[in-house]
Amino acid sequence: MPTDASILTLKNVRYRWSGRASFELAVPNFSVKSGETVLLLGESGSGKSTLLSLICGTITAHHGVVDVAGTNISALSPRRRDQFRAEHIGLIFQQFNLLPYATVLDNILLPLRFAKARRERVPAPNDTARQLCEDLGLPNDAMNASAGTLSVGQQQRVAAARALIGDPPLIIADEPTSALDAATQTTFLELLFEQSRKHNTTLLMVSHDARLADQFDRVVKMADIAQQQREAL
Ligand SMILES: Nc1ncnc2c1ncn2[C@@H]1O[C@H](COP(=O)(O)OP(=O)(O)OP(=O)(O)O)[C@@H](O)[C@H]1O
Repeated sequence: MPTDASILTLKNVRYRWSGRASFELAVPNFSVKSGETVLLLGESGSGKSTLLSLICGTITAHHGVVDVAGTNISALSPRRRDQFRAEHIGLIFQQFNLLPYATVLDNILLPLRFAKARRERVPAPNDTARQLCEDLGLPNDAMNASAGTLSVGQQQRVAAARALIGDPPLIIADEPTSALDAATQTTFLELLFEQSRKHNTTLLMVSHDARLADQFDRVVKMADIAQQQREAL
């Protein structure tokens, strides 16, 4: 259930990629309420992944404020930013980023290694991981399998369990369903929503696919929140 409090606020943010053709993204004002599910739609090259990287703190704004759970992450040192991300943000990527030779269990527990407060919210990590697997429809014997031996749809569920463990307040998902067929996409999203609600997590998901819109509390178009500028150097 969305509340009035914002979990994420961007104000007067500007970021420029330099290179052969420079690209500048400006986001004057964008916020997401705690508990909201938001779909961010935009064309290829409109800066969606750049925006998510700013929110995750893997890149830092050249101007403005990126506030996540009450902290301006642009002002943190690189080390504190990495730690902050591990504590507060669950990440699901298009390519899942699982460790293929590690077991499903180890993949799910990975974020807890780098995040003390998140780890303390999970007193029985193996049981919690097992419960998440069950809730996400993974077979019982999957826990000890190497992640790389699972199907694409199953790997995506492992990535979701890894993002959800320890109840981070914000889940960021970058095109998480693009590698799945339509039926698996729908099931995956239903499970992700169900789990986000159960854990009271905010979900910000990026996609090209406007057909997903009905399933979210709010749909935001990149063109409505951001200006892009491209210059050939
Ligand atoms: N690592 C990088 N180095 C230099 N420029 C980059 C980098 N990543 C992105 N850009 C620039 O930012 C622009 C926007 O890229 P971004 O990946 O944010 O868009 P997107 O909306 O997520 O696209 P897509 O839907 O195709 O993934 C690119 O066209 C490119 O010019």
